[in-house]
Amino acid sequence: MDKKLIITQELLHAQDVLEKFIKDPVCIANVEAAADLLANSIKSGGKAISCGNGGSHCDAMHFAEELTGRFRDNRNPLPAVAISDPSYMSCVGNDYGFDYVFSRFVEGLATDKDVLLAISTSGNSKNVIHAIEAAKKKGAKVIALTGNGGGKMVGMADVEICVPHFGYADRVQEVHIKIIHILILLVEKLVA
Ligand SMILES: O=C(CO)[C@@H](O)[C@H](O)[C@H](O)[C@H](O)COP(=O)(O)O
Ligand SMILES: [Zn+2]
Repeated sequence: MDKKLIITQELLHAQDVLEKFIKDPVCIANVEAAADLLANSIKSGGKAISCGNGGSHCDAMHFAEELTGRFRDNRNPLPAVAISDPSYMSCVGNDYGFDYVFSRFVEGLATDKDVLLAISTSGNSKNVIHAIEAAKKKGAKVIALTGNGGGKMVGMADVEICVPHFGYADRVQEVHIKIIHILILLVEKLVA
């Protein structure tokens, strides 16, 4: 096994996907629209709710943590919560099914001032799709962060940010985390 070759190929492929995103004006405009949606929600007394599975669950937590906690500089905490409490997730997963672990939380906590950040690299995770449906029912706005063409989530969200890559989830997630950091940076500036 040529480890150096694998390392270089992986980095070059990641760079390629990122470059595709940077060069697509629709992708850039959608990030801008998502930042506006989040900032307007927070300015009107709303909050961000984030969710996703696996690596995207970590991304959802990362997003909420840096809004409520700290990103680059000191500032007031911003209202955000990731759907991730293990006791709650195990209860809803056990009693109602894993397809409803995010939607039930949205039904319970979302208001029409809120924004749901729904993260799915495939766009096909049923629990994320149900969360979007629940958010729309509550009158909340939805930002979908996807890849692989957006999957079944196409057309469901107010703003869709779709990483132009068809393939493994990790490559999509590598761009997602960059978008998440940029959203936090823009929201900080917009609500200041
Ligand atoms: O992080 C990774 C792969 O990079 C995995 O844990 C991945 O997130 C999981 O397979 C998820 O269940 C995939 O769900 P989704 O992104 O398609 O909604
Ligand atoms: Zn971070």
